[in-house]
Amino acid sequence: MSALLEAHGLNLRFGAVPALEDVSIEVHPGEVVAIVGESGSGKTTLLRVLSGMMRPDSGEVRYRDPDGAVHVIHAMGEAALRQLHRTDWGFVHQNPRDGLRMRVSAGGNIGERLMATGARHYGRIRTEATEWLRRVEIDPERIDGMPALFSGGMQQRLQIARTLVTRPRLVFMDEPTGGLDVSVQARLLDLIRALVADLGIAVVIVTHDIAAARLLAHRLLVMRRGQVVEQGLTDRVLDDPQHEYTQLLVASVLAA
Ligand SMILES: Nc1ncnc2c1ncn2[C@@H]1O[C@H](COP(=O)(O)OP(=O)(O)OP(=O)(O)O)[C@@H](O)[C@H]1O
Repeated sequence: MSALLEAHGLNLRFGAVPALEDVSIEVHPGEVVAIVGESGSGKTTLLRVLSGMMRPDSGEVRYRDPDGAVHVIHAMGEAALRQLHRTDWGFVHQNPRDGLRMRVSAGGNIGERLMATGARHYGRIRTEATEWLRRVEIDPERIDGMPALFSGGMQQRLQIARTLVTRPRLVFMDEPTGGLDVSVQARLLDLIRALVADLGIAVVIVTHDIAAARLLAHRLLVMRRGQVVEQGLTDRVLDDPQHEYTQLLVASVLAA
């Protein structure tokens, strides 16, 4: 297996609703893959299954660790999966409150994740937290401030700093700019793009924003009613969509 993450034949139903139907995906090191599609098409469900947060009815997700060992995600114990999420992996939630500890300071949020990967030296942790606040354009003077007092955009940038500080190999992002003002979204997208490229992180990002997908992703996966109807290089899919649904999706963005 040369991919970092590989899923084959994923199926998952919620009662009569097929949320995932025979979905397969590969993510290579340093690659940004966007999952796009209309509301209810199964994007979030796919992200949750890939990240081990939800179990599929059938199909398999495999991850290759830095030593080359391959792990079947849904066969891993809870502790091992939690450890993976704390170290090699990251998850950026749409709502920063789901990814931050709101009663812990901004610096503490970043430091906590560093400590999970073995950092112990207080001075070095604080220096690194300061550096990361700067990288995500938060005034380092706010290091002891509580995230609850930050704006939505700042909270999201803090969540990104907390996630990326350990330089994970793979980050899952669920509509990271959703719920923010358009001007704030653009700035955040630029920041994510720069950080991800700089660190060479692989990303699986869910978005219904085609412009965001074009800006960030190397590859696109278009979902409709639980199925992947088209996938390929971002420019190819958006400039020359093959599936009727993708054509509609692209046309609706151009018309907006
Ligand atoms: N826990 C659940 N119980 C029952 N049905 C669910 C559950 N989670 C998702 N669904 C259904 O599965 C389908 C896929 O949902 P999912 O949230 O993955 O879509 P999505 O593409 O992420 O949508 P959105 O862009 O609105 O977040 C939808 O029909 C949804 O109603």
